[in-house]
Amino acid sequence: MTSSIPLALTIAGTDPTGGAGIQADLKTFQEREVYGMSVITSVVAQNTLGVQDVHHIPLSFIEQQIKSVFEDVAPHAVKTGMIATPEMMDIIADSLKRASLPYVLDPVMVAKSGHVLMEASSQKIIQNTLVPLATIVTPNIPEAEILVNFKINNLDDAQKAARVLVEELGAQAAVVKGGHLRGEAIDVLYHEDSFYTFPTARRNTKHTHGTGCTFSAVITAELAKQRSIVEAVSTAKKYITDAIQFPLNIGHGNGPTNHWGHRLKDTPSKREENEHV
Ligand SMILES: Nc1ncnc2c1ncn2[C@@H]1O[C@H](COP(=O)(O)OP(=O)(O)OP(=O)(O)O)[C@@H](O)[C@H]1O
Ligand SMILES: Cc1ncc(COP(=O)(O)O)c(N)n1
Repeated sequence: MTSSIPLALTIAGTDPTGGAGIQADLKTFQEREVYGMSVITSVVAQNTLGVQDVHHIPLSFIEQQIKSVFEDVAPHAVKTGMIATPEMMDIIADSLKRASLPYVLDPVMVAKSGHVLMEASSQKIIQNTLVPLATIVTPNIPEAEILVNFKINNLDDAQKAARVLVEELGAQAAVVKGGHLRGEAIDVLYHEDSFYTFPTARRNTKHTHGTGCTFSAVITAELAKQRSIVEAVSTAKKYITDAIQFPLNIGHGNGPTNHWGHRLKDTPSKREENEHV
């Protein structure tokens, strides 16, 4: 049965403290009023201080989870986050080819804490198997540098990288996120021969754990609602800016963003409280 409710699926790793990975994706889907579903690739013991351990789910079990979802509740859009090994990439690519639906690829490679979440041997595989299937690929600067094989030092380089991801590596669209550059936090989208830039003031905060997961989850939710790519990225940028703007101050390290931040921006007392942080 096809549902009129927008349905989104995330295929990714976990964060038991709820700031990144599957947990961030599901919170984001809910806030965007999209029914969220999840397939787990790796269970990650992590918190705001870093990654303590990782347990990969066996391949056949990842495959079975995907099958269980698609046999019953076919999503309208899917995203992938942490996919640690080339073998996982292959089976996920096969499932995506069969499903043929909007696909958001967040090429998660290294956690902000520095822990490697994707084996080095997967980096070439992701380029050849998953990037060409992506409706949109959403790398941060270090991930984009690995995918396009040149350094990104400024906005021009980020634009060049976004274009290479589309024209040479085969994604339909690419947004290179500017969280790791200096100055304003500017994201660069390349889609259908045009560039779009999404700037915001950079907020001086350590609470940015899971920003990339949250950003790509919004894009997925909006594509599930059949919004255009440009609209989806624009909504994602506004949502993540609000999520960073109203920090929760949770944990002893780099804390999570506030997934209900967008609901607080119209609350004057909350806005003032956070204006000078
Ligand atoms: N300090 C900041 N102030 C404002 N916006 C930010 C800041 N840091 C990141 N962003 C925005 O958050 C989004 C995610 O960007 P970022 O480059 O941090 O992704 P990421 O490194 O993949 O995130 P993560 O690995 O934590 O999931 C982008 O829209 C970026 O512009
Ligand atoms: C399961 C999973 N997926 C993605 C990230 C990246 O988020 P961050 O770079 O903020 O640590 C993470 N830490 N864990």
